[in-house]
Amino acid sequence: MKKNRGEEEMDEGEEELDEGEEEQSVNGYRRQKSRVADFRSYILETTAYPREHEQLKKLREATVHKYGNLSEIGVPVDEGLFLSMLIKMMNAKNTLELGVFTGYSLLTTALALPEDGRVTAIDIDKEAYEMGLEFIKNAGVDHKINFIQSDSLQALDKMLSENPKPEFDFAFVDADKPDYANIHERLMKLVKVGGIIAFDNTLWSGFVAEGEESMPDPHMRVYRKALMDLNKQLASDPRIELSQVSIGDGVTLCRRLV
Ligand SMILES: C[S@@+](CC[C@H](N)C(=O)[O-])C[C@H]1O[C@@H](n2cnc3c(N)ncnc32)[C@H](O)[C@@H]1O
Repeated sequence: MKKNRGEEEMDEGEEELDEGEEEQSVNGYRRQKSRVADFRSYILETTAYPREHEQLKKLREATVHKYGNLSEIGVPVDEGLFLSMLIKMMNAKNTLELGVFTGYSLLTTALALPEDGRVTAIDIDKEAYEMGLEFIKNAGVDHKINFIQSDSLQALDKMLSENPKPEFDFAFVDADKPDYANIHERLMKLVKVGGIIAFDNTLWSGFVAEGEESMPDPHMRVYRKALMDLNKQLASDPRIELSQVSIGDGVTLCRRLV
């Protein structure tokens, strides 16, 4: 009998479920999913929204107004607070962001950096960034941002050819998911030893832990596969210390060791 999480083979020691048990397990799984949604809402309402910077809130609302459901691709408020604390704890000064959209994570980063800090932000599209720029300027942190309109890999290759020395303390990767594995190799040269590369969306709404059939859209299946391959690749990479954090859509932190 097939398992809910879509594994074809049963692990040693697992028992087959009969029909009644399977139904119970499916219901249990749905309950589990709705509990996850409940506790995510709890975290947002109780801890995250009250601590959100005024301009981040305005940027988030303007993004929803302009982009509707697409606005959900921006990092959620609790993840923004997490990234902000991480950047401050590291005393990061020079950071990189791949995948800007309207700039929620970018404004978060710029606010967290010290006055003389700098974030290089790369996105293939400029229009969404320009929408968010008003809020970045209102927050008084636009001078910390160097925006480059480019494909991520092309921009990283250009940086490596111009100055192959590691220069970044922190990199946040939230652009095209199938490029993540190649981006990782470039960032292992551009982020300093001891610095952190953070990959966003590594849980892909939980679909990385489910069967492929749970994802009807072929495009989304390609993304799911790319993220599953990345997760395995990172887990076996001895050059990094690794922690996959279940916040937002999953953030994997890689600390460069060598
Ligand atoms: C998930 S959104 C980024 C969300 C953003 N971090 C935030 O908090 O609002 C992904 C962004 O990656 C950009 N993107 C997609 N493919 C790209 C590529 N190959 N190179 C650079 N940017 C890319 C898209 O234009 C989009 O703005």
